[in-house]
Amino acid sequence: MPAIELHSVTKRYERPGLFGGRSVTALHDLDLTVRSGEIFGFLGPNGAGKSTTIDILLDYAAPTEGMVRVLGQNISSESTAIRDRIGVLPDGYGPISERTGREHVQFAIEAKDADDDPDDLLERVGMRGPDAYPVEQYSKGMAQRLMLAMALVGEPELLILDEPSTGLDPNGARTMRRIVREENARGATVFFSSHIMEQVEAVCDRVAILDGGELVAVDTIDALRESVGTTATVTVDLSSVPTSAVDHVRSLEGVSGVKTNGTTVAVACENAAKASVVAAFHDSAADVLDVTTSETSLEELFESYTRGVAQ
Ligand SMILES: Nc1ncnc2c1ncn2[C@@H]1O[C@H](COP(=O)(O)OP(=O)(O)OP(=O)(O)O)[C@@H](O)[C@H]1O
Repeated sequence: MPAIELHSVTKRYERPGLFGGRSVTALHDLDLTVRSGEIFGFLGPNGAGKSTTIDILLDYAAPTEGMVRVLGQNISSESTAIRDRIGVLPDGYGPISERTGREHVQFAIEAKDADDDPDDLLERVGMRGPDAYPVEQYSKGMAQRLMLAMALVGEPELLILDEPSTGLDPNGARTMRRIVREENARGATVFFSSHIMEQVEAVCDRVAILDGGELVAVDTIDALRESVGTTATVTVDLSSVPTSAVDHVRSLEGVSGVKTNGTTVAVACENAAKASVVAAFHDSAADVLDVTTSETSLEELFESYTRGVAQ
């Protein structure tokens, strides 16, 4: 049973206007399956439709058309039962109250009828100590850690994390990644929306890239690298940059882009072309001072799949 299934989901928002409203299509005929047990990254530029998708998964918004199943159940008719089986870290909602963090976690435990120890959950997210004062005095990162602790209540089968790194310092981001892996090892499916590509690259088995309300890619990061055709960047530091060598490299088979910055040349190419790129610079009039190679980052893949503009 897939953890999440969206079939032909379209979402239109009606925007009222002075001279008649206009409708905005936030999601267009979306088909998406997240398998049980995977860590799935959900990416897209601003306005791509990520929050709309998450709102639909949680039944906070109804699709205009299409079918949505979460943990095998129909979200619109079974939303209460499903919510007990999932943990949600929402984007943009922090805890606001005079209660302490521990009281918040205790409340979440009671609401789910779970038997977690609130102190264990707070300790897992690195929140020892600051519990004596109300959450309205928390920093952004502390509030985010608390929301994560609340999402973990009841060992959920599915964790939906919307921009989980918001406000977290590097230690907090590392803790979050560790928890994602631990939860996944326990058997939970993790659906992870983020703009921070390093986070996604570090933990996700597969990613989907949404752009303008449509899916433009769904695959493992390695498979996306293959399909974009650019699998490496070769960076060469030279004593000078001979134009003829750069032109020659640009014309080599498997080279998709050459960028020069001072005396450093970065060449985007297929793995098979790396050796001929390096050889071409060694054969040139310049001295090769240093050579480094790296795989195409998720950020570069994201750039090649999306239009880079907010919708
Ligand atoms: N309540 C709403 N009423 C009208 N239009 C909306 C509403 N919510 C979202 N939209 C529009 O739907 C589109 C998708 O927005 P959504 O918030 O889902 O994108 P997103 O991918 O989450 O963006 P971001 O990364 O900026 O959070 C945008 O064009 C947005 O303006």
